[in-house]
Amino acid sequence: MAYAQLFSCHFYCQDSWLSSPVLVASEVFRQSRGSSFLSWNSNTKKNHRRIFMNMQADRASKAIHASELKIPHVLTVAGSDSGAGAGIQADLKACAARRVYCSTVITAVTAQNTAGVQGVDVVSEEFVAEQLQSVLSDMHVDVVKTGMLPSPGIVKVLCQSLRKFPVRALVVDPVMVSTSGDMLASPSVLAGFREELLPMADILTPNIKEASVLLGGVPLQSVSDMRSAAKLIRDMGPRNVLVKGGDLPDSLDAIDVFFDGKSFYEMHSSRVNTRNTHGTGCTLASCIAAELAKGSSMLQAVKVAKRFIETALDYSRDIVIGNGVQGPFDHFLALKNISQSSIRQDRFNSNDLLLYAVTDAGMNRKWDRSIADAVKAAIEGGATIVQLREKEAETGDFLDAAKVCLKICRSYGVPLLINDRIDVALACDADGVHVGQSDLPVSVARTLLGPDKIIGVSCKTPEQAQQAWISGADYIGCGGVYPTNTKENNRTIGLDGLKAVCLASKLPVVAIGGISPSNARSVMEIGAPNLKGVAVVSALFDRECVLTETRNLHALVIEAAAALTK
Ligand SMILES: Nc1ncnc2c1ncn2[C@@H]1O[C@H](COP(=O)(O)OP(=O)(O)O)[C@@H](O)[C@H]1O
Ligand SMILES: Cc1ncc(COP(=O)(O)O)c(N)n1
Ligand SMILES: [Mg+2]
Repeated sequence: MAYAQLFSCHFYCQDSWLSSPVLVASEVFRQSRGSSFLSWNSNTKKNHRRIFMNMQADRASKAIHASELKIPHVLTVAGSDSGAGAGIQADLKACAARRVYCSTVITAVTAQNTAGVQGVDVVSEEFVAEQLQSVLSDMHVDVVKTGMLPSPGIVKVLCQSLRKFPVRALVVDPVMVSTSGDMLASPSVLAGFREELLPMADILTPNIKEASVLLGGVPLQSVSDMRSAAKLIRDMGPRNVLVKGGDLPDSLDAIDVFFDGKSFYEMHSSRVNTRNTHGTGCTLASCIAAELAKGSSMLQAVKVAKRFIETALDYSRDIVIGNGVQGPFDHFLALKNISQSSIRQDRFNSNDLLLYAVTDAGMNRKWDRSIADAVKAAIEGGATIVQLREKEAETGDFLDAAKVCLKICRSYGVPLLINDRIDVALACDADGVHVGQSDLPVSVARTLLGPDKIIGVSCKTPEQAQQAWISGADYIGCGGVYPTNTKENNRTIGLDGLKAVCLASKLPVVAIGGISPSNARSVMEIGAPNLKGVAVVSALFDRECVLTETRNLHALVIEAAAALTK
């Protein structure tokens, strides 16, 4: 089980020799040479040889394919935390965030929240053994990570299972007392730890309290104490030791000490000022396990895990879950903005296309107004969706403008889309993007942005409209309906072109190009039910008063839309 053996044993563990593409190729080569030697002058034998080689090649290609499809797999053996900050729930989230599959053997069920642990129900050792057997006899597990092991019997059955089903690495987080001070393991597990589990571990990750307990109660108060502890604990058998300093008093940085038997490494990260540190220990150990499962070296795995914790804590520093002293954090870096963006009930409501304001930096400069003032005035005048279009801006300036506009749009519950720049949309968490036919394809935008963001695409033809639907767009911007000077060399398709696109489209459509109060009614009246509104640049922004212009156009399109539904 020594971690140093990991790479040498990698090719023949559990999956038979076929799991290695290298071995498969060389084996096919060896066997085919052997068979050619036996049958060089016989036609029948030549045919047999060909069939045999084809079979081997087929087998080899299937094996290569299977090994490509193999997903790194961590099994966590730990307790459930009903508040989902620590334990099994943290392990699942950490592995998912690190893109590793995680199976679970539950050793205890805790009634737990941000105030502490209210109750513990220990699972019987027989049933822990049954879970271990179910997972390990069926699935290929790369790395086992342990957390709460509440009874000596559970430690024993775990060690038995690990001997029966050896894995590439074992990460032991010796959970004993929760940060809230509640006991999570009986002191009698210590003997089992020392005698059986620790000598099997590739890494042990005690916090300073746990390191102190393992050493019979000596207090740890400094980084130098952590170093001494790491050395003494390594003598108990684990190949590597990481003494975690999250709770080290008076330290500005969050410092962990790693010892591999030869060298010490001090892992520093900034100490994030937050109450949301519940589950950091479980997450750190799971991340280490996940990186090992992907094939990282131990030191690299620890570094990646430490950086992951720092990033997640920093992102989550202000989120509020629960009323207690220690909250959970967000492994997916996704929760912080939810309360704001949930102003919009649905991801995309096609009625939002009714009056679609597209900004233009040049026009704002000409009329000496800021982008913030322009967007605010358009929304107050009735714009139902805003697209930020900054063709000339530097990336940093574009992002700054997007952040300002997003704040305004969110405060009114109006979606903000970014023209073309998916990176900018991602960086500011805008509601979506609008792309042209020569920008990144819609399918790529969808992959990058995920299912929850709005994607619009410009289309001039029925074929493009069909493709937009297939690729996962939410709406189509169709034009130029009339000649316009906001876009060079833009072919005008007229009302007939607009109608053809609407008829061919399964998606809602917004018309664009030279639309103003003088022609908006004719556009809305083409008689296509999926034409949901008009998109406008100059008629709103190349005017002295954006508010007035938007109000007028809004009144007009509302009237036209109402007339159509009669
Ligand atoms: N406030 C913090 N800022 C940055 N890192 C932290 C913070 N608190 C804990 N950590 C890190 O989280 C990991 C878990 O540490 P610790 O809290 O000591 O363990 P446990 O959760 O097992 O008590 C360590 O890498 C530690 O340095
Ligand atoms: C089920 C379970 N496992 C582990 C911990 C330790 O986590 P922490 O040290 O962050 O309280 C916990 N509180 N609950
Ligand atoms: Mg902690």
